Amino acid sequence: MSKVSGNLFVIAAPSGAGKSSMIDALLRRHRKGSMQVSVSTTTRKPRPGEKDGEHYFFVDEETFLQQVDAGNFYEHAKVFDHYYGTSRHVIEDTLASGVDVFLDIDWQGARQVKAAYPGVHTVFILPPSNAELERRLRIRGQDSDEVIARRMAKAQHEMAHYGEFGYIIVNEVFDDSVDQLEHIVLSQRLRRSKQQIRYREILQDLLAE
Ligand SMILES: Nc1ncnc2c1ncn2[C@@H]1O[C@H](COP(=O)(O)OP(=O)(O)OP(=O)(O)O)[C@@H](O)[C@H]1O
Ligand SMILES: Nc1nc2c(ncn2[C@@H]2O[C@H](COP(=O)(O)O)[C@@H](O)[C@H]2O)c(=O)[nH]1
Repeated sequence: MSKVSGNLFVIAAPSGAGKSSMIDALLRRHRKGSMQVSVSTTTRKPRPGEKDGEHYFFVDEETFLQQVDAGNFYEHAKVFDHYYGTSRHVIEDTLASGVDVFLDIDWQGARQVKAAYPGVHTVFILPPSNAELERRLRIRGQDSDEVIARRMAKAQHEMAHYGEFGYIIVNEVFDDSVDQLEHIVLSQRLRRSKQQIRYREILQDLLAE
């Protein structure tokens, strides 16, 4: 029988709510390669310290649109005036190898993934308050005042989509939020393994007759 495929998780939030930090912390707890975050392609310029191929694949707009035409993206969207997209083959190959995959994407991308992959698990991360969201964008220290103002202005619109997600986590105390995310991921993994064992038992019975 074929290997159990990995679970796909979409993690969305307004910019600065803490989703990338939470995913990083969860991956550090599970270093054995059982879960992985998908590296998106973007036309945004790298922030200080961001590495091509590690945080994003940084490309120009022409290259991005060629990749759209070639059907290379599982989903793509324009967020804050830049294009972002999730590589199709990475998702398909990684899930097929039994590894859980996280997509750190916006609500538009989440909608596309839900339509293409109904088995996806979707999680929305909320900040405890607007003031704390702005504080986090500032302490991250990687965006100009203008960029922060635009991200805050867009946050309301992003948060209005929370009802489209299967799980909500309010990221107040960081470690508690990572615990909640871990619980969601591990319980879905257990569920899938149990399902697979049950299928095996049924098939063994059926084929033995
Ligand atoms: N629970 C928390 N308490 C305090 N600070 C936090 C918490 N969670 C995250 N942060 C901090 O908030 C800042 C923004 O977090 P992060 O970059 O993970 O946000 P994000 O949602 O991934 O944003 P973007 O969508 O722009 O990539 C970081 O400096 C991070 O360390
Ligand atoms: N639809 C997609 N959204 C994406 C993707 N990669 C990142 N994002 C979202 O963009 C904003 C801004 O990210 P930043 O790194 O510039 O701060 C954030 O909400 C990300 O989740 C993607 O491939 N598709």
